[in-house]
Amino acid sequence: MALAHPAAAVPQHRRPLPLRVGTRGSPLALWQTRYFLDRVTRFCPVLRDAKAFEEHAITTSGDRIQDRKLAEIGGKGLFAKEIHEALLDRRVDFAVHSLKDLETEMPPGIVLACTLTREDARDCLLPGPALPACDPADPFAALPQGAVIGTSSVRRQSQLLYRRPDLRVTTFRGNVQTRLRKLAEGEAAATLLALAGLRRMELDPPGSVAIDPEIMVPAAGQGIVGVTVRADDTELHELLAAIEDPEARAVSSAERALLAALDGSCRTPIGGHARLLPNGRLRLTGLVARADGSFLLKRSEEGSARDAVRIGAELGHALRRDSPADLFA
Ligand SMILES: NCc1[nH]cc(CCC(=O)O)c1CC(=O)O
Repeated sequence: MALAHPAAAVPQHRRPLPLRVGTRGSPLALWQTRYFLDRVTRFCPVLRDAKAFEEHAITTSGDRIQDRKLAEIGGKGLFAKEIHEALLDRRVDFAVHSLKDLETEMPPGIVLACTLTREDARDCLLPGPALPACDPADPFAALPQGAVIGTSSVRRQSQLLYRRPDLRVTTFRGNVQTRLRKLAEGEAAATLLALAGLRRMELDPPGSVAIDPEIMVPAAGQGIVGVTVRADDTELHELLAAIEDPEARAVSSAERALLAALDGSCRTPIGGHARLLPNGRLRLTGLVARADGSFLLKRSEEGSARDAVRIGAELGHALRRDSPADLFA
């Protein structure tokens, strides 16, 4: 790994406590916030006091609307809007996000100050109680002809239907626990979830398998926790630099640059997954598809990890150029 960790000096801390941290209120979001606080207190001993932080759970539009696909209601910005507002109104000092739910362009005055170490980026196939366990070598083989799969992600849906056009898809929303309950109650034969969320919730549903990222390209930023602050808040910037993971920054920069260059309507299934190779290089796979699986374009690009943004932008533009224009209308 060629990228050096920037945490040379332990940052000082000067401002009044507690620092207020904004988060969504779901069990996964709260877990991620505690994970972040654990990291930050290790690097900044002054903040180790239990009263140094105050959690502010914020309900977002994305949390309120539960019955429709994200793509129909306006996409990922919906999980962050109210949290950005709280930051800009100075009701919180920083905010913790699942990076994949964070739009690529931050609103004016807000910056993505820190990306934490990535959890496994892969998606996972979870069979319901009526199905046999999935085979890691051929995860979709366990799904009977015509089976109904629960997901609200056009990205997962398109890649599944591309390989198995016989399957049908039903909208599955809600937090991880809600979706597992729907699966247990037989609302679908199987579902797809991010492995990162399951791991963090210490869930290991029977028969579930992680899917090779070349078969099911994950979402840009999947498995990474990102922290935003006000752009002018140099003190918190400095503090967060100490817990930044340069590897997570490199891969997510490539993935998010890809996403930004594609600039799909949020209805366009887009995947992006980068990894670092041993020699300081970065390999990015990008995907564009039609939600019904009738079109799928996947391509990879490799280059120096220092050029992560350029690699992402170039691959994004190439995928866009070679896809049907109506996908980006
Ligand atoms: N859109 C919901 C969401 N946002 C982040 C995660 C999982 C954790 C992560 O990707 O970091 C999930 C659940 C899922 O997609 O299964």
